[in-house]
Amino acid sequence: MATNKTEEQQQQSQAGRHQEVGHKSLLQSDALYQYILETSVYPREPEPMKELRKITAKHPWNLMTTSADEGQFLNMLLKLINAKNTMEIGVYTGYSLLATALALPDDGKILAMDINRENYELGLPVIQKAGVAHKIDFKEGPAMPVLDELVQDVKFFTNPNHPFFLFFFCLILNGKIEWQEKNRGSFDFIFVDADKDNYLNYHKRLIELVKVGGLIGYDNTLWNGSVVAPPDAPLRKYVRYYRDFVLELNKALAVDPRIEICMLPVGDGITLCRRLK
Ligand SMILES: C[S@@+](CC[C@H](N)C(=O)[O-])C[C@H]1O[C@@H](n2cnc3c(N)ncnc32)[C@H](O)[C@@H]1O
Repeated sequence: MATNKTEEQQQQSQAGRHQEVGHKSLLQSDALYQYILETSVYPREPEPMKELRKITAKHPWNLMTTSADEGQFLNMLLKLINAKNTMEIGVYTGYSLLATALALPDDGKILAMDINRENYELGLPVIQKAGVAHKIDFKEGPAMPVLDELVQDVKFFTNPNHPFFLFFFCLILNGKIEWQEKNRGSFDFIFVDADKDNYLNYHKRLIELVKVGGLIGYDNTLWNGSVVAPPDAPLRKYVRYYRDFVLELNKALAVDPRIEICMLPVGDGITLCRRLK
C-alpha cells in the first residue's frame, strides 16, 4: 500500500540524495547548490560548455564529469594565473578540458591524457566547433608512462648508447651547448582528475613538471564527504576503496614542504598545490 511521505521523511531522503556520489556539491542543501548554479554558473556558462554538458548528460558514466561550478572556477583560475602550458590527467568527454582550452590564449597548450579515447571523441566535435581543438594534444593511454618520459626530459643526451652521445657530452662539457630542461618546471597548471589510487605517484612526477609558482589541482579530495565518514559508514564499494588513497594523499600534501596548499569545497573538493621550490 502506497503511503505519503511525511515532511521529515522527505527531508531525510533529500539529505540522503545529497550525499549520493553523483551529487557534485558538498554544500548544506540541494537548494543552495541550485541557487549557485542558477544565479552564477548557468547564466555565464559559455555555449560550447553548455552543449558539452548536454551531450555528456546522456552518457551512462555522466556522474564522472566535472561539475559546472567547478568548470567555471577552473576557467577563471587559469585566466587569473595567465596559464599557457597546461596538463590534464583524466579527460572523459572533455568538460574540464574545454573549460581550460577556452581560458588559454590562442597559442596555449594542453597535454591531455586518458585511457579512453572514445569518450574524448564524444565531446571533440564541440571542442572543434568552439575553435580551441588546436590547443589540445590528446594522448590515449595511462598517464604514468607519459609522465615518466616527460620527467626524463633530455633522454637523447643521457643515453650513453646513443651514437652521438660522446660528441654531445663533449659539447656540454665545453659549454658549447646548454643542457635543455624541456619539460621539468614547464607547466603553469596541471589538473588531475583520474585514478585516485595513483595520485601520490603522479604527485612525485608532477612536482618536477610544474613550474615554481605554478599550480597542480587534485580533484575529488573530499571524495563525496567520505573522508570524514566513520569506519563503519555504509559507503559504495568504490567510494570505500578509493577513500584510503584520498586520505593518504591529503595527509601527504598537508606536510609537503615543496608546496603550499588550499583545499576548496568546490565540486567534490579540489586541492590546489602551488609549487614553492
Ligand atoms: C572523473 S573522469 C574525468 C572527468 C573529466 N575531467 C571531465 O571534466 O569530464 C576520470 C577519467 O580518468 C580516466 N583515467 C582513469 N585511469 C587513468 C589513467 N591511469 N590514466 C589516464 N586516465 C585515466 C578515465 O578513463 C576517466 O575518463
